[in-house]
Amino acid sequence: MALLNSHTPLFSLRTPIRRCTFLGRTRSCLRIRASAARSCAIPSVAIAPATSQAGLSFPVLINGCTGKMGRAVADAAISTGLQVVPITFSSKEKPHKTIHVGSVEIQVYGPSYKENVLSSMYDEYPDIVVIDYTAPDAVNVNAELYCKIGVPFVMGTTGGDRELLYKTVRDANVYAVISPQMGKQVVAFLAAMEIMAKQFPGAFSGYSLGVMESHQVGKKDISGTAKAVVSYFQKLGVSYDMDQIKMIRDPKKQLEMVGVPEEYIGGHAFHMYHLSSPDDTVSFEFQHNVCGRSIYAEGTIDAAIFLSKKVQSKDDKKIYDMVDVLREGNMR
Ligand SMILES: NC(=O)C1=CN([C@@H]2O[C@H](COP(=O)(O)OP(=O)(O)OC[C@H]3O[C@@H](n4cnc5c(N)ncnc54)[C@H](OP(=O)(O)O)[C@@H]3O)[C@@H](O)[C@H]2O)C=CC1
Ligand SMILES: O=C(O)C1=N[C@H](C(=O)O)C[C@H](O)C1
Repeated sequence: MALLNSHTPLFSLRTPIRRCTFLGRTRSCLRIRASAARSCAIPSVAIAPATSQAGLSFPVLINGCTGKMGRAVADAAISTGLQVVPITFSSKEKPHKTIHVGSVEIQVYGPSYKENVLSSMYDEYPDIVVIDYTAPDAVNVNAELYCKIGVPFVMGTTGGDRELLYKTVRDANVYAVISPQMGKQVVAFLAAMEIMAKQFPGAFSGYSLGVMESHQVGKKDISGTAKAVVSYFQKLGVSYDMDQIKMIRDPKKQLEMVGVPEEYIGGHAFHMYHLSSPDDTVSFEFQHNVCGRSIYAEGTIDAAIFLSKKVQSKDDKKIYDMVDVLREGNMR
């Protein structure tokens, strides 16, 4: 397969992201390439069957269960043996609406019930962990509610006002894991970028950067992960604005140009970062391409387990991230 060279326009139809099948795999592909010299009703808790995580069975309340990630996390929680609280929140009032996850019937509550329902749940199940996979415009309001009630939570939802999010949670002094990226292998890549940025600030001064991210059509915001990676490139000396990130949401382009397998058009996260030296003689390319959602669902369950242990051991009430989760031995 031809490598990108300095004359190749970034992310044009002629520069498809190499599919994961390049490495003989079709899922969760992380590629890093460097090249030089022109190469390139408040029901009670439903207890799911206990499985592999022996001894770990605390209640989780998953917000956004009618959505794709919420659903994937609910499935993963059940197969891990966690107790799934049969309640979830929605942006709309949907009286009597329920959804089924395994044998659990989950009641969907609209915004006007959120506070009462959540505080009753917390009273009844003081060891509960909330998991949020809702929408960018719900991030701040939901975090404010979790903080008001004081319930530990995992915030997987991206977007919203991130500075305000962190301030709200810091001021409230609650247990939280916040991360725009729950896929542990991708988190390890982000951690490596952070180390590089700390150890070699300015190493890529003068380099130009192109960033492309492709997600399912319903994704509203710019990839939070791409923004995190860009923030490290900025520390490495690259001049780049977040609004330069090229978002691809058109399924036709995703199939033909990006190379997303057809069965994953409805659920994928392909990211590509291309760096070129000022004279175009050196280029670097980083990619992480995820098909499906299991990588995030598994990481989210690890984050919830991590948080539950922090609460039980009365560790510091603070904001943790996925690197903290990996450091405590969850890179399995
Ligand atoms: N951290 C990570 O690793 C990952 C993060 N994400 C992020 O997770 C979020 C959700 O993604 P995805 O599941 O694909 O999105 P979906 O659109 O499929 O689902 C969103 C869900 O949130 C609910 N929702 C929307 N607004 C509100 C609200 N105001 N209050 C309560 N519930 C609400 C929706 O229900 P209804 O329509 O009934 O209101 C729906 O169930 C996105 O921000 C995405 O970027 C995704 C993958 C991985
Ligand atoms: O919405 C998604 O799907 C994803 N969102 C996260 C992000 O914005 O970084 C993580 C991953 O890209 C999938």
